[in-house]
Amino acid sequence: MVNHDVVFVGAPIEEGAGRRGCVMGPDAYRTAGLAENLQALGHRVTDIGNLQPEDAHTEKVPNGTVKNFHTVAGWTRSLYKTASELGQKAVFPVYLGGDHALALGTVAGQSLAANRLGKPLFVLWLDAHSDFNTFDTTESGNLHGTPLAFACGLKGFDGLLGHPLSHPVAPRNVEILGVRSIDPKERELLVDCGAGVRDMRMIDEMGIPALLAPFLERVRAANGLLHVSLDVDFLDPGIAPAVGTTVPGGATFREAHLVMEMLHDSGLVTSLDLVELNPFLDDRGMTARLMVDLTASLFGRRVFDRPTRSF
Ligand SMILES: NC(=[NH2+])NCCC[C@H](N)C(=O)O
Ligand SMILES: [Mn+2]
Ligand SMILES: [Mn+2]
Repeated sequence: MVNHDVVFVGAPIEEGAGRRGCVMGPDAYRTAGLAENLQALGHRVTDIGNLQPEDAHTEKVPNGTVKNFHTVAGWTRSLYKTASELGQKAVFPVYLGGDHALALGTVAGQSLAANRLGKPLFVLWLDAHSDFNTFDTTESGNLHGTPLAFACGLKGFDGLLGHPLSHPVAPRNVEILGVRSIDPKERELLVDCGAGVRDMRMIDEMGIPALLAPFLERVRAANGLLHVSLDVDFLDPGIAPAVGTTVPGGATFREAHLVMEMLHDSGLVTSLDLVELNPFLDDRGMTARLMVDLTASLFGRRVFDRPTRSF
């Protein structure tokens, strides 16, 4: 098994979400033993602590709907900078959220880093939502509903970074898995851009391996790097209640672990977001612990060794 140099980056942002509590996410992962679980698998873990948002208060607010623009822009800038630096080193960054707006910075930063390494970045978006709104299409104004559209280079994100996004992710390199809630205007944007959208019905009908294996093959064939963005609401609310945007009918315990196990066996994943954990809504830490166990599966925990790898 490959041993990684794992770097934890805490990003206690909660201003992208509609309700408070994600600020406690990074510490909940620490309390639930994320570092210890990865160390037990043979990895080295360095926790650099929590980042601070930069100051972006001089930017013009894009419109009256968007909420907490300056704070989110500040977080985007500091995460973008950190991700573009870490992405060029021989380390495996794990971004501890924080709401999903943290991916405004992490995905763009990892994409810039991948470009500097001469490789394309692929993104696996594990989420009940596609998070493909722009500042112009968002109905809620909550910016955690926008990061994937921003990462793909869609227009209408002026002022977020303070400069245009130089190395967006190619939408055909994006796979959204487990989705079951898409707003009308974001649906149009998604159809137009050609990102891969695999909804829960496809998981029901085909199962995880038939959906995920072809995507991993594409990443491998392109010699790409793979960023995984895991939103707690990808999981069924029955096993993961600690999230502000639950949608019924999510991934089961075994489906989620199988995704992580296949990702591990592929050896392709180079960075990870753990987002939307709201410990204020948890039931005795069960969601935090499940997220830790899923991350452990991604980093190689298995019940029994198999003689050959199948993906
Ligand atoms: N990361 C999330 N939980 N996103 C939920 C987004 C919900 C909705 N589509 C919105 O834009 O407001
Ligand atoms: Mn999300
Ligand atoms: Mn979501």
